[in-house]
Amino acid sequence: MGFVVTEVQEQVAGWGEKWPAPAKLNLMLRITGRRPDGYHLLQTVFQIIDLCDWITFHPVEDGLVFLHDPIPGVPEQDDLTIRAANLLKQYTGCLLGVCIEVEKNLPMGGGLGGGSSDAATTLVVLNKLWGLKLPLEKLMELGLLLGADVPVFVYGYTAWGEGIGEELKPITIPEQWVVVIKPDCHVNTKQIFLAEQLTRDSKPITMRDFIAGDWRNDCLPVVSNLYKAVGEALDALSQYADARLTGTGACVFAQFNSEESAREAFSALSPNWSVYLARGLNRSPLYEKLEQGSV
Ligand SMILES: C[C@](O)(CO)[C@H](O)COP(=O)(O)OP(=O)(O)OC[C@H]1O[C@@H](n2ccc(N)nc2=O)[C@H](O)[C@@H]1O
Ligand SMILES: Nc1ncnc2c1ncn2[C@@H]1O[C@H](COP(=O)(O)OP(=O)(O)OP(=O)(O)O)[C@@H](O)[C@H]1O
Repeated sequence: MGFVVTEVQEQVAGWGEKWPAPAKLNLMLRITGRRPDGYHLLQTVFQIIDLCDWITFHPVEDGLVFLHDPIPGVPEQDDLTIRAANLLKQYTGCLLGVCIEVEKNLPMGGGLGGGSSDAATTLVVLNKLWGLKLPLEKLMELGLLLGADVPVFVYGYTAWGEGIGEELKPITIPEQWVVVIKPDCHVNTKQIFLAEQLTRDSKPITMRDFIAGDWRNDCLPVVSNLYKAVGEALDALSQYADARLTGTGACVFAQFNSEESAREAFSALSPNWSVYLARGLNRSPLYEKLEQGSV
């Protein structure tokens, strides 16, 4: 295998460092139509949160792209980090390689966008490490080929999203504490978008409507009907604050005004649920690290 890392290579800034791939929450999600190719047009608020996977890029001495440890159940060539690295090579003709090590903390099939964020961090960081100099817009365009949730993570701001999630406007909203429950089920995004009963004709709303509390997620009725655990998690979290579904689930979340009240709910729910305590962020920690200037 090509995993021959010299100490000198690891010392070059950025290689061998841990790069964050943060999760997102959809603070609201309305489906307003459908494109001829079947993809749904939506309105959403993507809020980046400080729960992260961590990705390390190791230099290799040939042009191979491979994982340090494949994720159980995900074939290596389907892993979104590998697909992102190969897409960059294909688009630019770059002959360099990389060994990608992912510390996976974000649940899969949770609606937190973990795989998409892993892909985005790979695009953004390898663009630097391989010296490709692609502009942000091109990276977002390449990201969209990998999934509708990838562009927002490349963009790096909490954002109002339209189109299929790729038309983004940065927004600044309170960086509230959040408690997230991951019910014991994996929701298949495609299955939800294919459901006959899914609402597909919601009237578009404005940012003002959202701020006034229009937080509906059009996927919720279909998801809670198919996955009983999601409804149970919503009931459990609703004892502490208004609980919502992120994306197509399975995760549900609630926002809190203080760390203390969030911790209280987190502690009370922990014995019975898989729970995360997190904080909303207006800027992605990936860019906070990049802007510190190590690469
Ligand atoms: C539900 C959200 O997470 C909200 O942020 C996203 O819209 C889903 O983004 P994603 O997981 O990156 O989705 P993709 O991997 O692009 O698509 C998975 C499947 O969901 C469906 N899909 C996805 C996004 C979208 N706007 N319309 C769709 O109909 C497509 O059938 C696709 O086959
Ligand atoms: N690096 C990766 N991390 C997680 N999942 C991956 C990765 N690469 C490929 N996948 C595949 O993508 C699927 C969706 O994973 P992901 O963690 O993005 O779910 P999600 O949070 O529900 O996504 P979304 O909110 O974008 O619908 C997984 O079930 C897995 O098969």
